[in-house]
Amino acid sequence: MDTGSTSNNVQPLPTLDCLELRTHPQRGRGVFTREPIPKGTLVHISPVLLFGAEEYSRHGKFTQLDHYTYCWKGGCFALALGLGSMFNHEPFGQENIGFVRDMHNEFIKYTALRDIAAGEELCICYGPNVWFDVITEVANKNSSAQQQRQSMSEKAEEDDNGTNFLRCFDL
Ligand SMILES: C[S@@+](CC[C@H](N)C(=O)[O-])C[C@H]1O[C@@H](n2cnc3c(N)ncnc32)[C@H](O)[C@@H]1O
Repeated sequence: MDTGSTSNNVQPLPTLDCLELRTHPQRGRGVFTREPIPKGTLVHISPVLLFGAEEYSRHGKFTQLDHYTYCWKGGCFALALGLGSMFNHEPFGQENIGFVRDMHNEFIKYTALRDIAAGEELCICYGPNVWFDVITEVANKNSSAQQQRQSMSEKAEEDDNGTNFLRCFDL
């Protein structure tokens, strides 16, 4: 797949045609692959819809948007369009997809962090401070929010990073 680059105000938006949405009883919709994906593959690019800081703090954060938005520069929040809002969460170190925010071009790139097998769900890590009871497929167990927060805060202390990546990780 051509990873593409921005030129003459044209941004290719490559995506793999082996991706599909499936619904998990607890995690809801998620992104799965029908075919193996090698480590390093650019899986998807999501353009974002930006909300200003004031608009978001007055309105957006009281809506469904707050389950989906990424922190953006200048206190703004961004809704990832395309598949970007459909990636479910795995705790740090268990996610198989990494993401990078391109603040200038207003999109997010999602890349395979390891070889991913056919049938696997593609998950990002939202960070240590998630707002729901985490169901983790990798460990094949349902951990309570409290257990999850504790283990993630220990990890965050080790990494000296106590932020929520989905909301507060500037690149
Ligand atoms: C960005 S959305 C992901 C797409 C969502 N599953 C859907 O169907 O719209 C984030 C929401 O997905 C759910 N979710 C994501 N990862 C999860 C996990 N590991 N365990 C439980 N729920 C999860 C939570 O409800 C969370 O608020």
